Amino acid sequence: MLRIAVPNKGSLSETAADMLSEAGYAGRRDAKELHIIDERNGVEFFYLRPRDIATYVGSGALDVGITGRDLLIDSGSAATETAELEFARSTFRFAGPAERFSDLADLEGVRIATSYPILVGEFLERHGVSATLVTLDGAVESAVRLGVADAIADVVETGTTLRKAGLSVFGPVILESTAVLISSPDEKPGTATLLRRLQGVLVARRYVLMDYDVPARLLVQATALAPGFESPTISPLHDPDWVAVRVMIPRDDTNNVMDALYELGARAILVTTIHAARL
Ligand SMILES: Nc1ncnc2c1ncn2[C@@H]1O[C@H](COP(=O)(O)OP(=O)(O)OP(=O)(O)O)[C@@H](O)[C@H]1O
Ligand SMILES: O=P(O)(O)OC[C@H]1O[C@H](OP(=O)(O)OP(=O)(O)O)[C@H](O)[C@@H]1O
Ligand SMILES: [Mg+2]
Repeated sequence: MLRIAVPNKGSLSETAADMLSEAGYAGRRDAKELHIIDERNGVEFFYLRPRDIATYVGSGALDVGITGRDLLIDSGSAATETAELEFARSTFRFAGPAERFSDLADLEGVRIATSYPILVGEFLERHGVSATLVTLDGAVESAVRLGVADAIADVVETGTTLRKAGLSVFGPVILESTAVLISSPDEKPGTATLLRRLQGVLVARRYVLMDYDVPARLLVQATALAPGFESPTISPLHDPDWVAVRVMIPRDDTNNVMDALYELGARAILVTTIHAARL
């Protein structure tokens, strides 16, 4: 049975559980459950702190897991990143009072608060900066105001938390992070199926199906507007001058493509969501 680690709390947990559910797996009924067996799919789920997931998977105690790339790197674990899961996107940045910090060199000899000491320590070492790291559990943005550090290194998404703390980002981007699927060093059978299912969920979220009718003489122009994933499906209609087209298009392009097809002469343009996919 494939043993899968899933975040039990924090900003990864809800979307991770939703993705697994959309991929056809069982989920836990209440937030206190730490382990469930999904007999039908031949997998076991362990609900763990996102920070610990790379440790379990890297040691081989569990086979695969969902966590953040930043947490994977900071764990120093032997687990490897198998796929990006396209949620919990964030950047990892240095921040401090704007009047004191403007580039990386300003960090020489100062105190930097972070919850990611390995990630930050390795970055500073690579860039030849020597600073003192102050390791905190969270809410590191308060560390400067409270005097335990001069600058911070933390997750930034909208920048709201930094702004409220009177801090500004500076220096290079330390890391672009996202939720990832990670695997133990010796890949277990069943990992490929899980990955294919999760990729199916990503496709179903990213694309929609578009059907339309178009005069056959405009088919080349129409399919140029929406070429589809591989190749559009073209079906004959009772009226020999018209054809029906079915094509996958990126969800974000839906209305622009509909407008362009309508202007070209396509009619009966219908859009449906994709429930599941294997490409
Ligand atoms: N505001 C955010 N936007 C996007 N991703 C975030 C945000 N905060 C944290 N993350 C990402 O979520 C992952 C999990 O972080 P973490 O375990 O700290 O969860 P959390 O949501 O911060 O929960 P908590 O701090 O309450 O334990 C990390 O990969 C991190 O990059
Ligand atoms: O740029 P923003 O959109 O403001 O998001 C970034 C903030 O979100 C996370 O905090 P979280 O709520 O997880 O608290 P924590 O610092 O205690 O982990 C992260 O640690 C930052 O503080
Ligand atoms: Mg947090």
